[in-house]
Amino acid sequence: MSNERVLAALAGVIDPEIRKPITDLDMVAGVSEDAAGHVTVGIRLTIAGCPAATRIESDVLKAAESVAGVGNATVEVSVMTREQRQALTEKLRGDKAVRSNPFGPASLTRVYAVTSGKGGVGKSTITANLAVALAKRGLAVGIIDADVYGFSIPGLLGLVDTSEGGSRLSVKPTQVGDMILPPVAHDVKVISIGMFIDDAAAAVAWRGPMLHRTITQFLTDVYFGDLDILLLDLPPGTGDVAISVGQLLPHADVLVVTTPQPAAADVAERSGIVAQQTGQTIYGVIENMSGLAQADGSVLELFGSGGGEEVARRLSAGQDTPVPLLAQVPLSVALRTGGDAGTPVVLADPADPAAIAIEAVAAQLATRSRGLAGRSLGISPRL
Ligand SMILES: Nc1ncnc2c1ncn2[C@@H]1O[C@H](COP(=O)(O)OP(=O)(O)OP(=O)(O)O)[C@@H](O)[C@H]1O
Repeated sequence: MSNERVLAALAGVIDPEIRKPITDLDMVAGVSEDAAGHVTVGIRLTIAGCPAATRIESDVLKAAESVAGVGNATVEVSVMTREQRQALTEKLRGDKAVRSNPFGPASLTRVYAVTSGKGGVGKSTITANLAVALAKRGLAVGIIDADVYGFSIPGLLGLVDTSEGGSRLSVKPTQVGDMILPPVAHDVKVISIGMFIDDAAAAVAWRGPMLHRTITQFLTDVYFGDLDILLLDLPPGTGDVAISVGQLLPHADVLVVTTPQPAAADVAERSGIVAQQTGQTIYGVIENMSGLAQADGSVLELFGSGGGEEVARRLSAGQDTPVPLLAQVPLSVALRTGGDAGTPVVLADPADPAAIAIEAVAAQLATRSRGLAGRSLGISPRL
């Protein structure tokens, strides 16, 4: 009987959305072998029309047929019952209370909120590239795109329907019961306000309480699994989302993105100050759209110079630890085209100076651990 060997091989099949072996997710309904030695594997998908169905089916077939002596196998696909789905979501949530925020102060995940004063300074482009650069280093990374006015993360990571006649809208996340599975791009788990909007052109006119509920739901109902790093792409400025994130994730560190333009420093500083007021620490400033090296060796400073240094200097006054300027990411055609194509420059053209500058920030973030300060150790003294 090859059933046990087939089961062992199936343990190597990973659900592309949940990122765990299908054997741990109770997705294998059974393995049988008839008198002629033909093997049939039954699998249960989480939901009907699961977008990962074709991939799971072909990976299961490949795994089963890789077992010596199996030859051609058959895969029979069914869908979990409501009870099985419920059991799966409970298993995934583990011992954590249902619908609690897994990124609270006790969490081992490092949370970074990426903010900017003005729009269009490249905050989302930097967030997407940083996430991919961190994932390339083997870290488990997630992004919450909370930029309600410019949810561009799905496009920057290629999570759009680009098929002929496709809508160019964000792909939709799979929902298993009350659990939302974030789509994965370039090894990064992504959830975006854009994934819940049917008309890309629709103006997002949400007010504070609605935004707060959405961010809360992203934190509690999206299954990110164990993340090393969670990045939040906030809308520019000092609005409701920044305040909600400050309340929900007061231990988050903040990355402020600004351009070199000295005039932009004032607004960038204000967005940092809001973060500091909600108890968050500014981890550093990233200057984007810095000087572009020319063929003759000169540097074209389209947006001036000095803005990043200035914002870092001013924000340092508001906290105990000085705020460093982490990087100056130059203007870059490759950075822009990588974003347009959904393949971030750190993957598409890692030798580009903008990719190198972003990689340097990723290297710094990757080596920080959450530390134990302020966290409950889950033990109580014996009296
Ligand atoms: N260093 C750079 N060189 C060239 N183009 C860049 C650079 N950084 C960003 N861009 C381009 O600038 C535009 C704005 O970038 P992006 O959408 O990331 O900004 P943003 O700050 O997130 O904007 P918003 O918050 O208003 O949505 C994009 O077209 C992007 O490709």
